[in-house]
Amino acid sequence: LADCLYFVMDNDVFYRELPKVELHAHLNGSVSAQTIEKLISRKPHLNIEHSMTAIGKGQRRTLDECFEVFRVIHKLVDTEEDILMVATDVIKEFAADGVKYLELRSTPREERDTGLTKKTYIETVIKAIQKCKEEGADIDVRFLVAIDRRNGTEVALETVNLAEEFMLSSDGLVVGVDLSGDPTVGHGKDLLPALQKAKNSGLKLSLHLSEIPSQLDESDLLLSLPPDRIGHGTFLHPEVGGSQSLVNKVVQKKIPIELCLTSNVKGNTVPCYSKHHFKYWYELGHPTVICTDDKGVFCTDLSQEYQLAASTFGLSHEAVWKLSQQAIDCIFGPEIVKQQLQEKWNDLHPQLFK
Ligand SMILES: CNc1ncnc2c1ncn2[C@@H]1O[C@H](COP(=O)(O)O)[C@@H](O)[C@H]1O
Ligand SMILES: [Zn+2]
Repeated sequence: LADCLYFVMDNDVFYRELPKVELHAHLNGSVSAQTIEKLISRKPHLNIEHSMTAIGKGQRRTLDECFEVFRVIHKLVDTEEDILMVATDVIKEFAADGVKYLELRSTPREERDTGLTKKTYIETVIKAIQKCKEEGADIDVRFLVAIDRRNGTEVALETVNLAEEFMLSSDGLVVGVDLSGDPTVGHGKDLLPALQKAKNSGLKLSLHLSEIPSQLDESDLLLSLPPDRIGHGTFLHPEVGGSQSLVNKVVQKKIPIELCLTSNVKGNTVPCYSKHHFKYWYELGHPTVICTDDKGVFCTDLSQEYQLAASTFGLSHEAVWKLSQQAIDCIFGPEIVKQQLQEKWNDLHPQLFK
């Protein structure tokens, strides 16, 4: 029994010490329980309880209900001070979980919701990134400015213009644009011009694609850009109502897919861990990156997501290592950062496989 316990502990430590790359993390979905408590005590009048901002172990919600959770969190995070604290806490939590490179994404909200202009919103997140760097956190953080698909063409264009500005003025911190938001609202065709403009100006694109069924036309249209990475892609493959031609496009263009197991299970877009589309893409040998999506809302962290993938699909420690190392090739940061990360991985390898 002692041996057995030792093995479990050891296994846990492996995933925590595994150097990791996180490429799909929404800022306000990543707020931890501790930070939520701090926010609640700042705003007792809102009568918000932690149970309203997170989906616990064994619980599941519809995607609709998940978006209701974001509305609650947005009420709690609505000043410059809040955003700075939330971003700082989230970055430090990822660092403590062994994440060496993080691409954080967040949607600059309307001024009436935060009292901040979209520009100040972005500046505040950048300030948090710089602060963590100054304090010596062992993590390289970049920012993707998010477009909420619900807000349509004009807002998307405004967001892209800001992202372009910051790409040039943020010392390389702003590297791309994300398309997210409630997938049942709006259509990709209205956002295509903005996304095309972003791409032309050198911003990288990570797009939520086929997160729900019956979006074949939209996915086909958005794949024509093409995006630099895909978020979820849950319903792209034919076994779940997607199509072979969509899969072929993704494979031919070698577009990496960001996969978030717990998010999809708790948000009810996949029936269970073992039926997650990780299996489909992994067996194809396609570049896949394990991510958290919303570690606060879904009560997880990246170590746990790697561990879940490994235990569900029978991956050896070597296979898990390879998965985390291959994620380096999928980052939007520059080549020099990829090299630095490769070196870091090489330095840490003996420690994990002694
Ligand atoms: C669960 N699957 C998902 N699908 C689509 N969009 C999601 C999402 N999870 C989060 N977001 C997007 O991220 C926002 C919260 O973070 P920020 O305020 O931007 O930092 C949500 O309002 C939604 O637009
Ligand atoms: Zn997402």
